[in-house]
Amino acid sequence: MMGAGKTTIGRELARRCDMRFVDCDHEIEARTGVKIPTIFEIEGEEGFRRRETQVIDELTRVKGVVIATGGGAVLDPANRAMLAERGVIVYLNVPPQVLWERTRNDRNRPLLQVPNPREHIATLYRQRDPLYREIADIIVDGGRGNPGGTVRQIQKALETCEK
Ligand SMILES: Nc1ncnc2c1ncn2[C@@H]1O[C@H](COP(=O)(O)OP(=O)(O)O)[C@@H](O)[C@H]1O
Ligand SMILES: O=C(O)C1=C[C@@H](OP(=O)(O)O)[C@@H](O)[C@H](O)C1
Ligand SMILES: [Mg+2]
Repeated sequence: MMGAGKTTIGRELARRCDMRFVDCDHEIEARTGVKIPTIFEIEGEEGFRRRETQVIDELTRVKGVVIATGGGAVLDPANRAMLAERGVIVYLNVPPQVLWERTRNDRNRPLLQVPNPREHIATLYRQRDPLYREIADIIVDGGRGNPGGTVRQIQKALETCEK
Protein backbone atom coordinates (compact mmCIF):
# COMPACT_ATOMS: atom_id res chain seq x y z
CA MET A 1 0.00 0.00 0.00
CA MET A 2 1.01 3.65 -0.36
CA GLY A 3 3.03 4.58 2.70
CA ALA A 4 3.81 0.98 3.69
CA GLY A 5 7.52 1.73 3.32
CA LYS A 6 8.32 -0.12 0.08
CA THR A 7 10.72 2.54 -1.18
CA THR A 8 12.42 3.05 2.20
CA ILE A 9 12.63 -0.63 3.18
CA GLY A 10 13.47 -1.84 -0.34
CA ARG A 11 16.43 0.50 -0.62
CA GLU A 12 17.80 -0.55 2.77
CA LEU A 13 17.22 -4.25 2.06
CA ALA A 14 19.17 -3.96 -1.19
CA ARG A 15 22.02 -2.14 0.57
CA ARG A 16 22.32 -4.84 3.22
CA CYS A 17 22.13 -7.65 0.65
CA ASP A 18 24.58 -5.84 -1.64
CA MET A 19 22.05 -5.85 -4.46
CA ARG A 20 20.87 -3.20 -6.88
CA PHE A 21 17.73 -1.29 -5.92
CA VAL A 22 15.13 0.05 -8.34
CA ASP A 23 11.90 1.84 -7.50
CA CYS A 24 9.29 1.58 -10.28
CA ASP A 25 7.94 5.08 -9.68
CA HIS A 26 11.44 6.60 -9.75
CA GLU A 27 12.15 4.70 -12.96
CA ILE A 28 8.96 6.08 -14.55
CA GLU A 29 9.92 9.60 -13.40
CA ALA A 30 13.42 9.22 -14.83
CA ARG A 31 12.06 8.03 -18.18
CA THR A 32 9.40 10.73 -18.53
CA GLY A 33 11.31 13.57 -16.87
CA VAL A 34 8.27 14.50 -14.76
CA LYS A 35 6.87 13.59 -11.35
CA ILE A 36 4.10 11.01 -10.86
CA PRO A 37 1.31 13.62 -10.27
CA THR A 38 2.11 15.23 -13.63
CA ILE A 39 1.70 11.88 -15.39
CA PHE A 40 -1.70 11.43 -13.72
CA GLU A 41 -2.67 14.97 -14.78
CA ILE A 42 -1.73 14.52 -18.42
CA GLU A 43 -2.39 10.84 -19.08
CA GLY A 44 -4.77 9.90 -16.27
CA GLU A 45 -4.38 6.84 -14.07
CA GLU A 46 -4.76 4.67 -17.16
CA GLY A 47 -1.68 6.18 -18.79
CA PHE A 48 0.32 5.80 -15.62
CA ARG A 49 -0.71 2.13 -15.29
CA ARG A 50 0.45 1.43 -18.86
CA ARG A 51 3.88 2.86 -18.05
CA GLU A 52 3.96 0.94 -14.77
CA THR A 53 3.30 -2.41 -16.49
CA GLN A 54 6.04 -1.70 -19.05
CA VAL A 55 8.55 -0.92 -16.30
CA ILE A 56 7.57 -3.97 -14.24
CA ASP A 57 7.95 -6.19 -17.29
CA GLU A 58 11.47 -4.86 -17.91
CA LEU A 59 12.68 -4.75 -14.31
CA THR A 60 11.43 -8.23 -13.37
CA ARG A 61 13.65 -9.69 -16.12
CA VAL A 62 16.76 -8.39 -14.36
CA LYS A 63 18.45 -10.79 -11.93
CA GLY A 64 19.79 -9.80 -8.52
CA VAL A 65 17.71 -6.69 -8.03
CA VAL A 66 15.39 -5.49 -5.27
CA ILE A 67 12.34 -3.81 -6.82
CA ALA A 68 9.92 -1.53 -5.00
CA THR A 69 6.68 -1.33 -6.96
CA GLY A 70 4.00 1.28 -6.46
CA GLY A 71 1.13 0.12 -4.26
CA GLY A 72 -1.34 -0.13 -7.14
CA ALA A 73 0.80 -2.42 -9.28
CA VAL A 74 -1.03 -5.37 -7.76
CA LEU A 75 -4.33 -4.39 -9.42
CA ASP A 76 -3.36 -5.65 -12.87
CA PRO A 77 -3.44 -9.46 -13.26
CA ALA A 78 -0.57 -9.25 -15.79
CA ASN A 79 1.61 -7.42 -13.23
CA ARG A 80 0.72 -9.97 -10.57
CA ALA A 81 1.67 -12.82 -12.89
CA MET A 82 5.03 -11.28 -13.89
CA LEU A 83 5.97 -10.53 -10.29
CA ALA A 84 4.92 -13.96 -9.02
CA GLU A 85 6.69 -15.87 -11.79
CA ARG A 86 9.92 -13.92 -11.78
CA GLY A 87 10.61 -12.98 -8.18
CA VAL A 88 10.12 -13.41 -4.47
CA ILE A 89 7.33 -11.11 -3.33
CA VAL A 90 7.33 -9.41 0.05
CA TYR A 91 4.04 -7.91 1.24
CA LEU A 92 4.74 -5.13 3.72
CA ASN A 93 1.49 -5.15 5.63
CA VAL A 94 0.66 -1.91 7.44
CA PRO A 95 -2.70 -0.97 9.02
CA PRO A 96 -4.70 1.82 7.28
CA GLN A 97 -4.39 4.17 10.26
CA VAL A 98 -0.57 4.08 10.07
CA LEU A 99 -0.66 4.43 6.26
CA TRP A 100 -2.74 7.55 6.64
CA GLU A 101 -0.39 9.04 9.27
CA ARG A 102 2.62 8.42 7.02
CA THR A 103 1.07 9.90 3.87
CA ARG A 104 -1.16 12.69 5.16
CA ASN A 105 1.32 15.51 4.45
CA ASP A 106 2.61 14.13 1.17
CA ARG A 107 1.37 15.70 -2.09
CA ASN A 108 3.14 13.26 -4.38
CA ARG A 109 0.42 10.59 -4.32
CA PRO A 110 -2.40 11.74 -6.64
CA LEU A 111 -4.84 9.04 -5.49
CA LEU A 112 -4.76 10.50 -1.98
CA GLN A 113 -5.55 14.08 -3.03
CA VAL A 114 -9.24 13.53 -2.23
CA PRO A 115 -11.54 15.15 0.36
CA ASN A 116 -11.27 12.21 2.78
CA PRO A 117 -7.94 10.45 2.26
CA ARG A 118 -8.23 8.54 5.50
CA GLU A 119 -11.43 6.81 4.37
CA HIS A 120 -10.01 6.28 0.89
CA ILE A 121 -6.95 4.51 2.26
CA ALA A 122 -9.22 2.18 4.25
CA THR A 123 -11.21 1.40 1.08
CA LEU A 124 -8.08 0.77 -0.99
CA TYR A 125 -6.69 -1.43 1.78
CA ARG A 126 -9.85 -3.58 1.79
CA GLN A 127 -9.72 -3.94 -2.00
CA ARG A 128 -6.02 -4.64 -2.27
CA ASP A 129 -5.11 -6.67 0.81
CA PRO A 130 -6.50 -9.92 -0.71
CA LEU A 131 -4.51 -9.29 -3.92
CA TYR A 132 -1.25 -8.70 -2.03
CA ARG A 133 -1.87 -11.90 -0.08
CA GLU A 134 -2.64 -13.84 -3.26
CA ILE A 135 0.89 -13.35 -4.62
CA ALA A 136 2.99 -12.80 -1.48
CA ASP A 137 5.76 -15.29 -0.66
CA ILE A 138 6.53 -13.44 2.56
CA ILE A 139 4.25 -11.24 4.66
CA VAL A 140 5.91 -8.85 7.08
CA ASP A 141 4.36 -6.42 9.55
CA GLY A 142 5.71 -3.03 8.45
CA GLY A 143 3.61 -0.91 10.77
CA ARG A 144 5.63 -1.17 13.96
CA GLY A 145 9.21 -0.48 14.87
CA ASN A 146 11.91 1.18 12.84
CA PRO A 147 12.80 0.41 9.21
CA GLY A 148 15.96 -1.46 10.29
CA GLY A 149 13.90 -3.96 12.28
CA THR A 150 11.57 -4.56 9.36
CA VAL A 151 14.51 -5.14 7.01
CA ARG A 152 15.95 -7.71 9.43
CA GLN A 153 12.59 -9.50 9.54
CA ILE A 154 12.56 -9.71 5.75
CA GLN A 155 16.15 -10.98 5.62
CA LYS A 156 15.30 -13.68 8.14
CA ALA A 157 12.19 -14.75 6.20
CA LEU A 158 14.22 -14.86 2.96
CA GLU A 159 16.67 -17.32 4.52
CA THR A 160 13.93 -19.93 4.88
CA CYS A 161 11.89 -18.95 1.83
CA GLU A 162 11.76 -21.91 -0.54
CA LYS A 163 11.08 -19.98 -3.72
N1 LIG B 1 8.96 1.88 10.22
C1 LIG B 1 8.86 2.46 9.04
N2 LIG B 1 9.05 1.72 7.95
C2 LIG B 1 8.95 2.29 6.74
N3 LIG B 1 8.66 3.59 6.49
C3 LIG B 1 8.46 4.38 7.55
C4 LIG B 1 8.55 3.85 8.85
N4 LIG B 1 8.30 4.85 9.68
C5 LIG B 1 8.07 5.93 8.94
N5 LIG B 1 8.18 5.67 7.62
C6 LIG B 1 7.95 6.70 6.60
O1 LIG B 1 6.79 6.42 5.82
C7 LIG B 1 6.84 7.20 4.62
C8 LIG B 1 6.41 6.39 3.44
O2 LIG B 1 7.46 5.52 3.09
P1 LIG B 1 7.73 5.08 1.57
O3 LIG B 1 8.98 4.25 1.62
O4 LIG B 1 7.70 6.23 0.65
O5 LIG B 1 6.46 4.14 1.31
P2 LIG B 1 5.92 3.52 -0.05
O6 LIG B 1 7.03 3.50 -1.04
O7 LIG B 1 5.45 2.15 0.34
O8 LIG B 1 4.76 4.39 -0.46
C9 LIG B 1 8.28 7.74 4.51
O9 LIG B 1 8.25 9.10 4.87
C10 LIG B 1 9.03 6.90 5.54
O10 LIG B 1 10.13 7.59 6.06
O1 LIG C 1 -1.14 2.79 -4.70
C1 LIG C 1 -1.16 3.36 -5.82
O2 LIG C 1 -2.09 3.17 -6.65
C2 LIG C 1 -0.01 4.25 -6.18
C3 LIG C 1 1.11 4.23 -5.37
C4 LIG C 1 2.27 5.10 -5.59
O3 LIG C 1 3.46 4.47 -5.13
P1 LIG C 1 3.78 4.20 -3.55
O4 LIG C 1 3.03 2.94 -3.17
O5 LIG C 1 5.24 4.02 -3.50
O6 LIG C 1 3.28 5.38 -2.81
C5 LIG C 1 2.38 5.47 -7.07
O7 LIG C 1 2.74 4.34 -7.82
C6 LIG C 1 1.09 6.05 -7.58
O8 LIG C 1 0.85 7.26 -6.92
C7 LIG C 1 -0.11 5.10 -7.39
MG1 LIG D 1 7.20 4.24 -3.03
